[in-house]
Amino acid sequence: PYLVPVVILIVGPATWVEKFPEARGTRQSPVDIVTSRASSGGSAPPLVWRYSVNHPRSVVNPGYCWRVDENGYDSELRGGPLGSDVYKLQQWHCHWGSVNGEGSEHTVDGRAFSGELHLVHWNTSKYNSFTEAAGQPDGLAVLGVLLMVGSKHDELDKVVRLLPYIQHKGDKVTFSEPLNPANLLPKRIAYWTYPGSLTTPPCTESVTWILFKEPVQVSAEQVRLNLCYYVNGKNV
Ligand SMILES: NCCOCCOCCNC(=O)c1ccc(S(N)(=O)=O)cc1
Ligand SMILES: [Zn+2]
Repeated sequence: PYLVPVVILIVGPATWVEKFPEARGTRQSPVDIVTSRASSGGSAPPLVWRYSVNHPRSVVNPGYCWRVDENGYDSELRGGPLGSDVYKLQQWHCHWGSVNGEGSEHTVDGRAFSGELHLVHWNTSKYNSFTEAAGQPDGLAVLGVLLMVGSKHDELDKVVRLLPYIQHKGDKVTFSEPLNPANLLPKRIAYWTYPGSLTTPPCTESVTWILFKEPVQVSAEQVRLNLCYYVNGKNV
């Protein structure tokens, strides 16, 4: 009989539990949204947000995809599932796949999208810093926007066009072109919401997820640019 070489890869989410015990929890993200099992919104108050537009922002290559830091400038997210607390935008970033059409973290009825944008907010009513809030069950609220290939996204392009300048992990470029994060959200603001976690280590169960139902369109070129520069943080 011949020996079949069995190599078990010891990388990726399956091993995160070894280093990050929180990843073994009961409210881990991302999840597959089974639309038939979602309850109707009931009488939740409307979700409202306000972002500042004219302030310097920095785009960073954190080693996966890219991240835009809001540098503490004022903003507010409240209502919906957030009770009476007011949340503030800390940063926003994206997740793209290495193969087009498979980049999103959340899936809807088993379907993945080309990418997913996350706008990360923290509870300023209860906590004094993002880091503190990130460790609390009601500390963070992340708006998730599903991205699909279609027409070019002009607001997102203000970031995509800077990617050639942050090709290496740790690179950062600051820009002051006016940008309204509200323009990254879909027109129709129906959403699914559930209590979950950070989707990357330490996978802390501190996120109220708010995932918009309507995908937002980005051009194939914008996806290619992201794929070219950010395939899981590696420069290709
Ligand atoms: N155990 C104390 C709490 O520590 C958590 C701090 O984590 C800081 C680094 N990670 C993040 O800020 C972070 C933010 C958002 C997302 S995601 N993809 O879920 O939106 C994933 C990760
Ligand atoms: Zn994310």
